[in-house]
Amino acid sequence: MSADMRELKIEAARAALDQVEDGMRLGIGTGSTAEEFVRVLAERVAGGLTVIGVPTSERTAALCLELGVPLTTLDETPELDLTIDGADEIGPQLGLIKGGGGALLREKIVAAASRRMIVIADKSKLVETLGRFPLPIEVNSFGLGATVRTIERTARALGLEGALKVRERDGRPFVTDGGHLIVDASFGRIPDPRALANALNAIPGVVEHGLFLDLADTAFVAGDGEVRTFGAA
Ligand SMILES: O=C(CO)[C@H](O)[C@H](O)COP(=O)(O)O
Repeated sequence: MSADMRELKIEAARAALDQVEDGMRLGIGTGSTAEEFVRVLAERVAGGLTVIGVPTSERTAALCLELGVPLTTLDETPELDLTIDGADEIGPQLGLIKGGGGALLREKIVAAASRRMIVIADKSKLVETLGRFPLPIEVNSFGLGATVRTIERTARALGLEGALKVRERDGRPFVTDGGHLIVDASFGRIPDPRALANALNAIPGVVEHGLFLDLADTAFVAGDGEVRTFGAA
């Protein structure tokens, strides 16, 4: 990642940090932008800010522990004040594609348990129509072949064509923190994300998908020397 790109992520992370208040229960996202948030948050915690966080992945948990950000779980703390997370795409009405880092299931559970969700990103994540980024779909490994066929059929019925690929890492299937697989769906354009989300939710082998609709309240998007606010300020 270029130094400029990293700087944009830090700017967006700082804008989100301004929304964090003493005593808050936070959901803490996954990915390179969310990690910049963890770093700026950790500095504030070292300076005396009291917060507690629920990490959305083992990777985020490890970074929080390393940097001294106190953690809890959704079992101990089932209601959160604010989640801060990155995104792969930010579309109209703050509809998102997430899951590029493979953490979409925990990310969605944590976001849904939060009163407010803030998305942080650099401007490359803004799109007019979701779908250029392959949609991550988390599936149970049991019946993988049948589930992929059903996803394909379901997508085609909605007019969506494109390759479905089981995600790999180092030549092996990528396994999520929850022990599932990810199918990346290269639809190119998803003109009706809600119809697709509903259809995917109805497929038994689909555990969750990366369409985050009606979850994000605010996005802080850095670029061109400013951080723009989308949604509720
Ligand atoms: O959804 C995610 C992880 O599952 C990330 O938020 C998304 O992939 C963005 O990552 P980055 O900030 O590294 O671009």
